[in-house]
Amino acid sequence: MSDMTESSTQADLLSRALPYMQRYENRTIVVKYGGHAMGDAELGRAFARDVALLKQSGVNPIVVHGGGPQIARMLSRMGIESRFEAGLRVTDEKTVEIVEMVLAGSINKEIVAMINAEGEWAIGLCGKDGNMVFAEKAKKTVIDPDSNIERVLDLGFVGRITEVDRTLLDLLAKSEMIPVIAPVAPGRDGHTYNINADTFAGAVAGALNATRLLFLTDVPGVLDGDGELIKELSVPEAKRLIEEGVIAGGMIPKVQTCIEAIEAGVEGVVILNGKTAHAVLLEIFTEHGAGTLIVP
Ligand SMILES: Nc1ncnc2c1ncn2[C@@H]1O[C@H](COP(=O)(O)OP(=O)(O)O)[C@@H](O)[C@H]1O
Ligand SMILES: CC(=O)N[C@@H](CCC(=O)OP(=O)(O)O)C(=O)O
Repeated sequence: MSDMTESSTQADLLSRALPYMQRYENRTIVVKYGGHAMGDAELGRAFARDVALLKQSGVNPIVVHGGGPQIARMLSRMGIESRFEAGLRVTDEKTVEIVEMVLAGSINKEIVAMINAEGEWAIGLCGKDGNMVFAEKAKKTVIDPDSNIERVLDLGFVGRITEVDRTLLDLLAKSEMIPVIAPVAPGRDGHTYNINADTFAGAVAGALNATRLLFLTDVPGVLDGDGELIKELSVPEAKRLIEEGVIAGGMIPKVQTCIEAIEAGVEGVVILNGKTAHAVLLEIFTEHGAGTLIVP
């Protein structure tokens, strides 16, 4: 491409993106970067560039990340088995130590470094930093589909968020810093809790009245029984798909979080494919976003 053509293409792109940049100026966009969306270096750089570009465009991006597959790999290296109930990792004392090491340690710093390599100032945090998030032991029950009897699950140190203090995040929003947050939080009981990253992102987005909450995962969005993408999903439809088992595994906490985030006043929640390069920019700065938009 000649220099002339290239610069006119860029100008064209910029003029099309400009109204969206203005729409989101000073608005908070929480991006949940799932463990399954990570792993590819080139895609990681594209993600970091997108986050950097949001900040440079005057948006207030906040990254909340997961790391389920990375935790599983470390647990298996240590000879500890992973077990899930209702999409949540059963977390005993040894497991929560590894979870904190992997999430608030290696993964968090990797994402911070990727964003910094794009010329920005990312800062790695978890719920413990600045007394940002507090949790308590999650109390979960499931209904056995065969007997219809309710069963109480003991998930160990899996947390339910009880408080989000936005003081630190408000300070960072006024600064050059981009927060990158790992879903680990302390309890008032002195324990450390492992919180599903989707749930954590939803609670942060809710507390900040975020304009957008984006879930980057490894599938194009919520898929129907035939594996086709559902472009728009209402809250009652989503609840039905969970009951019918069409939405399963890790997609359950994701969709439940979308529902809660909408109920908490987040304007728009989208589940999209983090394995598509520049998924964030395409969603925010173009007319037709990809993925599944959850609506009331
Ligand atoms: N109806 C559905 N539509 C899309 N994905 C689904 C559905 N039901 C279950 N899933 C599973 O949920 C996974 C995404 O959740 P999860 O593994 O927790 O991702 P992440 O690590 O990105 O948070 C998908 O890879 C898919 O295997
Ligand atoms: C309680 C619980 O399940 N916590 C998750 C936290 C990480 C996470 O949610 O990572 P993804 O977003 O990559 O799935 C876990 O231990 O895997």
